[in-house]
Formats: sequence, C-alpha cells, structure tokens
Amino acid sequence: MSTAPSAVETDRAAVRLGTLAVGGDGPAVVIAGDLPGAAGGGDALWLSLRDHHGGVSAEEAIRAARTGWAGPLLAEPFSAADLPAIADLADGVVIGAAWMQDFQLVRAVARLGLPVLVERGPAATLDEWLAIVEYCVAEGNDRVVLCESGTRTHHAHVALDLALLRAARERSGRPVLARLDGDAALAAAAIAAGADGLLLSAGVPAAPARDAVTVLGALARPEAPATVLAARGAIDRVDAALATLLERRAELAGVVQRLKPVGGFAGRDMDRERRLVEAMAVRAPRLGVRRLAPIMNAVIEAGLDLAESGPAA
Ligand SMILES: O=C(O)C(=O)C[C@]1(C(=O)O)C=C[C@@H](O)C=C1
Repeated sequence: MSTAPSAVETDRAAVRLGTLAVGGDGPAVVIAGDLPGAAGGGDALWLSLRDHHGGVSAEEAIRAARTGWAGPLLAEPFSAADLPAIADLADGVVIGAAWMQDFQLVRAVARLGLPVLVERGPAATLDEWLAIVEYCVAEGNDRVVLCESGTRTHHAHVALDLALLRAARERSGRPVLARLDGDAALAAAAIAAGADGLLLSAGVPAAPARDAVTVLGALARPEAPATVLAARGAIDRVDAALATLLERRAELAGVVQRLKPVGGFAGRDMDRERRLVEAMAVRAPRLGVRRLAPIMNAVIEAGLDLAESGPAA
C-alpha cells in the first residue's frame, strides 16, 4: 500500500538550503541580496546574475560572493548558461519572477537537484504559479520553495499579495517567502500572514525585516524545536517579543502614574492587579494565577520603580 505523506506531514516539511531550514516548524528566515555581515543581516545570501545581463561569468560572480560569505547562497540565473556554475557553487537556485514561465529554464533548473525557489511572475495566477512546482516535481525535484513577489500595478510599485501567499502555502504545503523590494515595513505584515521568510532585494535594509521576523514571529509562528540549540533560538525570539512588550507596558504604567491622583508605590491598587492576573491566566492557563501572580508583581514593581526613579543608567 502506498504511504503518501498526509497533508499535515507535507505542511510541516522544511526545505533545506545548505545549512538553513526554510519552513516547517522552524523560525521565519531572511534571505538578503546584500552580503550579510552587519548586525541584522540575512540567514542566506541571494545573488542575482540577472543584474549583469549575462555580461559576467556566473562562476566569477558566485566565487566573489563566496569570499565574503560562508553561509547558504542562492543564485538566480540570467540564462541556462549559468546553471553549471550554480550547480557547482550554490546551495539553491532562484527562478526570478520574470523567468517563471520559461519552462525550458525551469526544467533545467529543477534537474540540477538543488532546492528551487520559484518567484511568482508579476501577472501569474495561483494555478500558474503552482504549475511551476509540478514542473519541478516532474523532473524529480521536490525541494521547492515559493516566493510571492507581487503583482505589477499601474502605480510605480508592485503589490504584494498576502492573500495569495496564504493560499499558496495552504494549497502547496510548501514554504512560501515574501519578496520585499522597497518597503521593509511590510515585513511584519508578511510574517503575520504566515510567510516562512523574506527575500530582500539588494539595498533593502535587513535590520527592520530581521526585527519583524524575531518579534512578530514569536507571536505569529509557534515553533516546535527538536534540539537544545533550536529551542534556545526559539526562546530568544520569545524573549525579544517579551522585552518589547515589557518596555511598552512600563511606558503605559508610567502614564497611569502621572494621571492617577496618587501615583507610584503609594497609589498601588491591589484589586486591579489581581484582576489583571486573572485575565492573563485565561490566555496562559498552564501557568495559571499562582505562577503568574509573582511574575506580574515583579513586572508591576519594575514599572513603578521606573516611574519613580527614571530609566536604567
Ligand atoms: O492601573 C493602575 O492603577 C496602575 O497604576 C498600573 C498598575 C500596572 O502596572 O498595571 C500599577 C500599579 C497598580 O497597583 C496597578 C496597576
């Protein structure tokens, strides 16, 4: 009897780009067009050979990029002539949006056996986009990641279609990235919509996108880590979200102290504190009131201390 994977198993499959797992139960990733290095850089490098219009040898371009980056590298061919060098030197291949329906190129790329990232063409429907996945599978390559790259509009910009991204993720069971060309502020929206990561064009700063992945990912993307290292990474992301919220909460508590007739420790309202702990226990039932109460006592006292004594030096 055939043991085809269930929809759930398919949904959880990550695609590995070198050392980087994309999708599944892991964190959202950032694949950046600029050499990572500075804080907030990408997890993988995306090198587009299209910019050179075939005027530069793929091998030289990839080797040059490799000198500054030892991590996973994805290369986007200008034409089929670039594929042998990509096969030798890259960890994955990007089929650029404008190339999506070049079926010859898609087939040749899939045959390399490297993971393939398929960008959606600027006018492609969901069916047309997912058909490209089937071309890859037909060539024996199941390691496909999708990337929503926007629809061309009559405005200067492309419109990122997050509903389409969700539908593609749901229907294909494969990881789906969102490509951000100009506006890194859309990173949070893409992660909230379920994107498994972001593809950033060269020149788009990675730091805000990385921040959205870390802070929002903790809320929007529950992880199921299997190793100590991965679990600690997931904890670090939750802590980043917690710190952001704690700082915000302390600011708001400071506002209340200024507005109350008697603020600070002298104006403490234990009934209000008990009720807010009870409300939190509804969202955190496993921790429950008994464990949440001392945590919130410490949080509230830290806020009152900040209001009375000012920011940490
Ligand atoms: O709600 C208030 O009255 C506040 O001062 C804010 C706050 C809090 O941090 O949530 C702080 C102290 C009070 O005992 C109760 C709640």
